[in-house]
Amino acid sequence: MSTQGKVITCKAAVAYEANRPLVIEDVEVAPPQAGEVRVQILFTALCHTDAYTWSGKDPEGLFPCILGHEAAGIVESVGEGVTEVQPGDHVIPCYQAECKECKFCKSGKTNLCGKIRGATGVGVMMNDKKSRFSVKGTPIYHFMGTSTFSQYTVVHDVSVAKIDPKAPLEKVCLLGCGVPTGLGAVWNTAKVEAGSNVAIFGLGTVGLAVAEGAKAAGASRIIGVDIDNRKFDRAKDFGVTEFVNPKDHEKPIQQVLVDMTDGGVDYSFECIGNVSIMRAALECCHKGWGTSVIVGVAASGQEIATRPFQLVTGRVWKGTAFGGFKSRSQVPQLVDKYMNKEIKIDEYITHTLTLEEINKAFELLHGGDCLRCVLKV
Ligand SMILES: NC(=O)C1=CN([C@@H]2O[C@H](COP(=O)(O)OP(=O)(O)OC[C@H]3O[C@@H](n4cnc5c(N)ncnc54)[C@H](OP(=O)(O)O)[C@@H]3O)[C@@H](O)[C@H]2O)C=CC1
Ligand SMILES: N[C@@H](CCC(=O)N[C@@H](CSC=O)C(=O)NCC(=O)O)C(=O)O
Ligand SMILES: [Zn+2]
Ligand SMILES: [Zn+2]
Repeated sequence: MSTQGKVITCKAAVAYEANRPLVIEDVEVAPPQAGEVRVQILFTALCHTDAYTWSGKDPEGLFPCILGHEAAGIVESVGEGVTEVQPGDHVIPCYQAECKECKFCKSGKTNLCGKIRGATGVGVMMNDKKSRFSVKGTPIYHFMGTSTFSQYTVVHDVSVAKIDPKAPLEKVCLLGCGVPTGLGAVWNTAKVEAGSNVAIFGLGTVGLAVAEGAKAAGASRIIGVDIDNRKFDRAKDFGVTEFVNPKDHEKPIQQVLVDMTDGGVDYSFECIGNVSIMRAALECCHKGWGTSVIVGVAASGQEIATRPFQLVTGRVWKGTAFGGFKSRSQVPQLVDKYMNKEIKIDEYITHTLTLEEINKAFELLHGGDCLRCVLKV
């Protein structure tokens, strides 16, 4: 029996309060309105940004909400006026939208899209500024315009990328966030050239994807910086050529890197979300041209600092969101790259669990062993 136009009751993990275990609930998911798409989520992974918002440190964090933004699924139904996807299409929800019409999308200078960002930042849909989720009549906020910790979700049509139906959804769900972010930070934001020296702070999924991207770009030295020595063995498989643990040194880590590289690295990437490390990442860059890219997300109230002299003398500070990739146009291309074995995905998946086990998955995220945990929804 078709569910089109009807409310669907399904399981979802609801975050009622910061830091309180998520609750698996029967959630009512309203049909998609004009310009919206209802998606059956089959697989979702956890990213550290989910943990960040759950921790209560995200200024845009709203509760109760349904978290999750790294997923893959199948379109169940579409609202009026939706032309680019139809029921049965395999899709990846994209927290970074791409409308192709707003001034951001048309600028050619950024992947940020302005069309629906105002609504996704306050946990609702653009049409009526309301949520499509409820539990016993109580609205539950959306998160990042995706809310993938649910068997069904509703997203804006500008936030959904149609992909090759042959692609394994249990793998390509990772192309919703962490892997593209790291690859794109190198290829789109920094534009690392062959022969460059690169430093990566934080060897989680995002940092390792930076390493993979830097290796593909032909970087000659890829220096991984992490506080856990056990990270190096795994990092070598992603392209890291040298490892530095700040705890093994008395000097500040930026000085250690400057000494190792004849004046500093050409490119550095902060993949942790720690503002002191962001400073170190800038200051380990070479005078005159070194570029540092902030990838990590820092908590509300945190600010970055350095001596302006660092910039006066030619270092460049940048940031990246979703690695600069234009989501609807380029996520399908990344899926094709995976299918052609040009980029890794499987190697980032260290754990697989079910949606019911989501609290265990969040615990795993805080142990050094877990890169991505994929949940069967
Ligand atoms: N800009 C964007 O578009 C995106 C940003 N992000 C952000 O990127 C960051 C990384 O995400 P993800 O890879 O999932 O997170 P992870 O937590 O898996 O990676 C961070 C790594 O840094 C290590 N680390 C922690 N403190 C230090 C330190 N002081 N020095 C060196 N290493 C340290 C962690 O070790 P341990 O595990 O032992 O703590 C971990 O290995 C997060 O802030 C996330 O929110 C994510 C996706 C997109
Ligand atoms: N609400 C957060 C925003 C944190 C943030 O910067 N998010 C990244 C994606 S992180 C994915 O895992 C991003 O793309 N930002 C651009 C955007 O428009 O949100 C906060 O305020 O800290
Ligand atoms: Zn993420
Ligand atoms: Zn746009």
